[in-house]
Amino acid sequence: MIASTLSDRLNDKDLAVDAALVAGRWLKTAPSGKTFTVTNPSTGETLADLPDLGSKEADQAIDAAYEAQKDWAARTSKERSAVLRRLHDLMVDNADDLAIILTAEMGKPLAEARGEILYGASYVEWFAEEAKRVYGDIIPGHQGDKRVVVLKQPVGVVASITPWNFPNAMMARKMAPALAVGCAFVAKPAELTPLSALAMGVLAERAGLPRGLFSVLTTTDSATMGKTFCSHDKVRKLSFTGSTRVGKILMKQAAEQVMRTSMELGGNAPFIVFNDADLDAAVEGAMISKYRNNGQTCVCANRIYVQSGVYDAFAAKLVDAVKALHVGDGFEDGIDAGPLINQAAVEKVQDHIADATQKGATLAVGGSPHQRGGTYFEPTVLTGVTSDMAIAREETFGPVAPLFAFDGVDDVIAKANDTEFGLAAYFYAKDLAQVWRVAEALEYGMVGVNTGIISNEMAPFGGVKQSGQGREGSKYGIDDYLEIKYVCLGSIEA
Ligand SMILES: NC(=O)c1ccc[n+]([C@@H]2O[C@H](COP(=O)([O-])OP(=O)(O)OC[C@H]3O[C@@H](n4cnc5c(N)ncnc54)[C@H](O)[C@@H]3O)[C@@H](O)[C@H]2O)c1
Ligand SMILES: O=C[C@H](O)CS(=O)(=O)O
Repeated sequence: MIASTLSDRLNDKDLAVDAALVAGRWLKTAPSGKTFTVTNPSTGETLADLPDLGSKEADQAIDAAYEAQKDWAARTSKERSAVLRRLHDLMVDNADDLAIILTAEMGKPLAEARGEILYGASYVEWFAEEAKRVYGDIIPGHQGDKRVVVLKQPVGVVASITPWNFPNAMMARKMAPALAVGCAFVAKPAELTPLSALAMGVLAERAGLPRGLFSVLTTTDSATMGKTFCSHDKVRKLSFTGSTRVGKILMKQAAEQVMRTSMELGGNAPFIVFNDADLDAAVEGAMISKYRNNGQTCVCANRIYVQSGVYDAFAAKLVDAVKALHVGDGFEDGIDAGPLINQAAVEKVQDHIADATQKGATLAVGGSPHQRGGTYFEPTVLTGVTSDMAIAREETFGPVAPLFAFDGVDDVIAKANDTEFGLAAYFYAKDLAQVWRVAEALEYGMVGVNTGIISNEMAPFGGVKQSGQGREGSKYGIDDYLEIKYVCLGSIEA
């Protein structure tokens, strides 16, 4: 079932699917008969009832992927590139409908949802191009009759598990490089937001992807699906985006058969404002870094450090900007922030605020559930925050900006690095020598300097420490889906 409140909004109603894509077939009913509902976080209404699949369906999808991958890998890179290019064009042509589906199931404002669709499509376009540039090597032989050849070949069947906060882009930036090099792709989207992935299944068929090469498995039993992926001898790689907690579980499971993994995990981004920063630019950067997707973003500013010379001025400017944010249903015009994904997210935000204020922080603006009710929450700024507070160590994943004061550069670098996470970091400064020193000293996979938004398909996205392994996007991202084979040719007599 697809609710009419969703389907009536769509130009192409076939993009909202109440079936899973399993081994080239659309499965409306799980063999177990089990179903689960997808709800709109803005209204609580049911959007769809989907089949709640298990390990048997995962096995079917993997077996089909294994067979389809052989022919797919045998196609030329130009042929694979053409299919990906068609998928990109279909995503762009249907961006409005894909955005509606995304806003309905995840809650982000429609403009942000459309931006995510185009962002996801940019990875498909990028790897449609990169598909044709997977080069090997010819290495001078170590002996007169030897020739050393390096081939790059697709890793094989890729299993993917992705989160709810960017339900299109997080899957797109995995499936694009995987398909580009000749892999098969078996996806398990978040149970909270599976409709966006299913819509991609519809477009993939229209683009000409071979049957069985791409499956989308819907389930509430992610643990079983993950174990099935990690233990299946035809799965060669697991690509995961989500929390560090779950990433660790999956890495342990994948280790059983030494399966390759890519891990895009949690973050705790520092956002540092130095005395010489352009304060208006810093406020603009803090706003987009912190409140994009209502703070439900892995790379959002989680700790804002402001040097003492500009602390009060920055805090005042930030509070004014936060007060101007409009909170509401993602389908309404002029909305900057939708609801949080669920009540658990609201409770985590409240816990962080309560802990901080009990330990001495001051509530400068916001701090309570929004008057709209449900899972809406007031955009919040805390001042006087210190490193002993939970908000300094844990990923808030909500619209709370905690401001820490600092004096010396070495002090703030030490504080910024004092976390097990290492995904993104940001700072605003003008002195060039200091910019280089701080950028080199921050222990993060990505550093934004005088900008609060760094994500794009041409750059290597990924983290260090417990924020993950591997990179997505850029010329580096394709390596995660390739195996290097060395061929030594002998007896080549002069
Ligand atoms: N580094 C990145 O690129 C990136 C991007 C987006 C989100 N994230 C992180 O994801 C988290 C928020 O997303 P979330 O709440 O969906 O994370 P999550 O880890 O709870 O869930 C992510 C996915 O894993 C599945 N899952 C849950 N338990 C599992 C298990 N035991 N075995 C297999 N799969 C399991 C979920 O169903 C979902 O599909 C945050 O920590 C955020 O920082 C990171
Ligand atoms: O949540 C983390 C995603 O990677 C978001 S984005 O890539 O920065 O848009």
